[in-house]
Amino acid sequence: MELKEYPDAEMMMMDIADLLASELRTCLVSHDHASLAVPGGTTPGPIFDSLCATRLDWDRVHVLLTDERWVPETSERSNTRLLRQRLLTDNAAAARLVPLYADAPAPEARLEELEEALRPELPLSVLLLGMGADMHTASIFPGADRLEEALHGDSLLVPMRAPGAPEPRVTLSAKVLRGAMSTHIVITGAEKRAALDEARKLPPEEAPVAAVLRDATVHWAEK
Ligand SMILES: O=C1O[C@H](COP(=O)(O)O)[C@@H](O)[C@H](O)[C@H]1O
Repeated sequence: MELKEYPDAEMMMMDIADLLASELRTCLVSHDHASLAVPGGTTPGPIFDSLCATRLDWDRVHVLLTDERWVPETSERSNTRLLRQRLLTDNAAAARLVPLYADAPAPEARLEELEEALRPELPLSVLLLGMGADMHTASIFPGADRLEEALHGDSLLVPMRAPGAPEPRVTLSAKVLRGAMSTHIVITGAEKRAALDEARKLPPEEAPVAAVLRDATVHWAEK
């Protein structure tokens, strides 16, 4: 794992956006398309604000989430909603969205078709992950009902229910995350920094982010 510490979060978010854009450009030199997986939640919005304005062959970029909360896009909790509002806009409006949600009461009902849409995007060209203070990444939560499958199984996409998650989720599995050509994790604040330091000493069953740390660059700013 490489740890990059930044003097402030604003600078960090712009640097990460530049880095992701540069990795996508490099990938597009030798591939007809590049896949970019990004987190939802409260942290990545400023990265999306910068990245969407970048000049890039966005029509050859396929964007997907690392995980989704099983709620429609009308919900403030929808990660897809965040993507549409802050990443798939401006220059990046030309990118293709690979969905992780489809209308149904529970993820199991649509899992197969979502997995089929995901398969051609693998291995992920560029992966950006977030992390919760409870050391979950994507929606691989400690104490989740299908943690074992998400960490050690062969599935690409895993439905998840967890004490720390108010709604059902779908998440890319650790197998998919670990297969990415390039992995970045973005975290802010002292609490998440302490969680990261703790995760480095724990097994993924207790600290799911540990499953992806080895090959990741972690970007951290206090505030
Ligand atoms: O629920 C989620 O949580 C993590 C961390 O979110 P944050 O709000 O603490 O930045 C996020 O990476 C994940 O995509 C999201 O669904």
